[in-house]
Amino acid sequence: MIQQIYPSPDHPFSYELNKDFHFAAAHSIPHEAAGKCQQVHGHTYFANVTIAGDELDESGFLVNFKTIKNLLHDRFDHKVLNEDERFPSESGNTFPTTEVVARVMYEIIQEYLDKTMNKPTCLQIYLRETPTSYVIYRPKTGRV
Ligand SMILES: Nc1nc2c(c(=O)[nH]1)N=C([C@H](O)[C@H](O)COP(=O)(O)OP(=O)(O)OP(=O)(O)O)CN2
Ligand SMILES: [Zn+2]
Repeated sequence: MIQQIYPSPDHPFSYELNKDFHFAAAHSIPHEAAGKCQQVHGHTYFANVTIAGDELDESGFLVNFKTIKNLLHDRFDHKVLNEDERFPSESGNTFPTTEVVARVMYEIIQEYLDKTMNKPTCLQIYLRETPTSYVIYRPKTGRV
């Protein structure tokens, strides 16, 4: 069981939902600044997704916890991140660094939420890549 306190974003919504999950994935960072991380290697990533809103759907969910996990876990677990179309080796903005993986996770979730009836908002992705390294991605607040 994952039990951890995460930094919490300020927001005006009545409901806030958090989903924890983990996934194993391999990646390489194709830039000399990455040093040994230019070689393919693996991590067990720990993620926390924060979603908020004022309206529930017809089942009483802000969004189904399982849907959040499945959208990301099924896509990235036991995969080579560099082979995913979201991470082309074009520039630092698309290499599968922790920062970019966190942002892409946000994009995948928000694209789904935008199609739902109650349209909640993803406020934060917390992504831990190693025991000593993690990133928090928060979208600019124009959406809130
Ligand atoms: N800003 C970033 N820096 C680094 C990233 C990254 O995604 N964003 N990634 C890496 C490597 O992929 C590596 O897997 C993680 O690096 P690091 O935290 O240095 O891992 P270590 O276990 O070697 O760190 P310790 O300090 O020994 O715990 C590199 N940088
Ligand atoms: Zn790595």
